[in-house]
Amino acid sequence: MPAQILDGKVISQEIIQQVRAQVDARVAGGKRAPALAVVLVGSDPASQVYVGNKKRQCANAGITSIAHDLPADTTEADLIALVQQLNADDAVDGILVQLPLPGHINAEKIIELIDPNKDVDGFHPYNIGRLALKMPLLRPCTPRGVMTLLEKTGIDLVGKDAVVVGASNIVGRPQALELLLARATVTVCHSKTRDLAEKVRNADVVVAGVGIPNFVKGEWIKPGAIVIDVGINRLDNGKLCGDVEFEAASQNAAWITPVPGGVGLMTVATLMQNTFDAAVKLNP
Ligand SMILES: Nc1nc2c(c(=O)[nH]1)N[C@@H](CN(C=O)c1ccc(C(=O)N[C@@H](CCC(=O)O)C(=O)O)cc1)CN2
Ligand SMILES: [Mg+2]
Repeated sequence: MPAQILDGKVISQEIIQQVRAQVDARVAGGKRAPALAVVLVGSDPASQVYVGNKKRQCANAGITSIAHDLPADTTEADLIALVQQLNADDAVDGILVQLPLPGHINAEKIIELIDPNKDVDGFHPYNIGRLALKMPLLRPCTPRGVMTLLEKTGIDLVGKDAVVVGASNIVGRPQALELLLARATVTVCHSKTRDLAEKVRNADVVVAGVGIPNFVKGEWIKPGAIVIDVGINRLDNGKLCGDVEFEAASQNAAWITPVPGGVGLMTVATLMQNTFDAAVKLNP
């Protein structure tokens, strides 16, 4: 039997409606709507799509989005000044700086400058540290979105063997921390991992986030495994494809996320949750 689909479209909409209800209740109670500053530097086409989706879902969730579209030649000093201004602005609850940034800007420096209480991406070392110490506050959107997708589908992770393919700061590392928090046994694989196929073959749960189309082969997937594909790769024909061979993996897996329509949508929905959470914490 082919795998069942972990439906990011349906579950992300559920989350956004949930946030909408929370926002409406907050506004009915006399508070202003949560506000998210969305900072985009340059005109990378994929980033423009993602930022566009974020602004659209803000509108659906009742969150005010404040766009800061900056030219590609914006200096690091100018971006620092903007982040400092947003940190100090009481009308802003969340700050999102879309990645990647142009090469002349030090992304780590910018992330570290964001007030951790407004760090709705959850990338600040303070927030990653809290996640590592089992005291999460603002959690990175993609890994938290993956956990929500699994929870809402009723998939229990306790004691499962999970393999994360990719060790990036945005996906692999925080995903490993999230899975550990859910009491899975976690292996993180990266470019120097020996015999990746063997590692994946033993996994009950596979999360792929390497950014290489069809990198994880369908025949590696253990029968009955859960496959989470975080990759969003744009092919020359304009189509999107994940990091996992979808058709072949579907023959073995019990559950699988599609691309598009899977984790990407959960990332955006989780950003709405994080922005609401930040607003409540800043102004209870
Ligand atoms: N500041 C951040 N930058 C980046 C993050 C992040 O979480 N914060 N993650 C990725 C990209 N990402 C978020 O910005 C993202 C990826 C995918 C989607 C999405 O809507 N995907 C759709 C397809 C959209 C399309 O047509 O291309 C889907 O999967 O169905 C939204 C956001 C890097 N940067
Ligand atoms: Mg850089």
